Amino acid sequence: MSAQPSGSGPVPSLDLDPFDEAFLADPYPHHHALRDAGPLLWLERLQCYAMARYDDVSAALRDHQRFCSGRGVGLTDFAREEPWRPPSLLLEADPPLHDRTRTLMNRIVSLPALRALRPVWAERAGELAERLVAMRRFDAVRDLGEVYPMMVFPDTIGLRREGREHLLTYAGTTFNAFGPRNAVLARSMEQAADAIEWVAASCKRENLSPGGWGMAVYEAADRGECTPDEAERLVRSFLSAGVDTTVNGLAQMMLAFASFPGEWTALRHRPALLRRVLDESLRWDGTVQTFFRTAACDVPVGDMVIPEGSKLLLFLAAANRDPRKWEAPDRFDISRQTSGHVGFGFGIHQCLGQMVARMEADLMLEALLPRIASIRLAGPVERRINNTLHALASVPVEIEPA
Ligand SMILES: CCOc1cccc(C(=O)O)c1
Repeated sequence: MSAQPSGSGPVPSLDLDPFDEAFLADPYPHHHALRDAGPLLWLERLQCYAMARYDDVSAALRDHQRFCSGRGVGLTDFAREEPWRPPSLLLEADPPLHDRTRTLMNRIVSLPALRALRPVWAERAGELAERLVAMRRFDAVRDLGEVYPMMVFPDTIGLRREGREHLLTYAGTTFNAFGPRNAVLARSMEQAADAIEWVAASCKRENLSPGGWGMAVYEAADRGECTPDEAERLVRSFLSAGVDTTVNGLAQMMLAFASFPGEWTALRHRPALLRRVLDESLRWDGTVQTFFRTAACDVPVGDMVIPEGSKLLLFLAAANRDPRKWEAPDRFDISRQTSGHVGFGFGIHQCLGQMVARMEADLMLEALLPRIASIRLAGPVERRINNTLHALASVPVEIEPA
């Protein structure tokens, strides 16, 4: 095993593998050692640097010049190895390209666009809430997390109806691909061939409905804001980031309430707190746990240096439970001031779809809150192992109707 690059100074070296399946299943106990080891760490097994404290992670996310995304936001350095798919023009792009593509997408995923969708999304949430309350016992993954986003998002993009089940498989593979070439990624890639093909075809103009966000990207291309090829790849971003994240985000939010039943009671007494719930849920247990950056130059950190070209693993979820930043960080507390959490990232790459995610969560909560007096866990929680997502396979809950 080669030692860390010389000249980086006294960087503490850790032997742990954050993509080991036991770590991925339950990362939080391991985060203490990562945060306590110092502001900058060397992970011997991955041959990369790492940060886990809030101040260092948030600063690195804001510093997109020195910690760039264009060389990939996974372990693969695009300057040295071919990416598994053409890089994202948002997530894996730096300014000035990123400025143009993000401006284009911000105009589509806009507040007026969300306001126009709200009545239909609210109606779908009400229909689903009725069904869930009547069931008394349901699975927050299979009956809620994997259902509600699929009732609203694919139609908003304008996707064809047949084959939509491929969306979850594809997104899971995308997030696995940010990690190392381990067994988790190999398994995912084996199962993804059909999904990769379906997504590629679904991003083509002829397979997108007029009026959807996908077609809106091609209309931007007609106005010269991007090329048709770029439009196809930007539509792919919607499908990569817009499903698996909200599926797990919603399920995780229900798991948070089932784990802290008093918070549901608190929300019923103070419904105004509803609009903070998703943010606190993502702070407490982030759907997206980590992302990499690449040092675009030698970056000094205290008396240490991250040499140019090094990969830096940012533990977003560890930063969101850093006791140096958060009071009682392990508590899910809906009255907490959550501003500054890095569950949606930070800086120029902060999540394009965060208002979409918040609207999905708000509408589901508005539909469930008056109908449910209490929520409790009704069986074991099952996780879906992923290199980047803290994903869920099953969260059985029992509710007491209001
Ligand atoms: C939540 C991070 O956002 C992502 C994740 C995966 C792919 C993409 C993309 O832009 O293709 C974006």
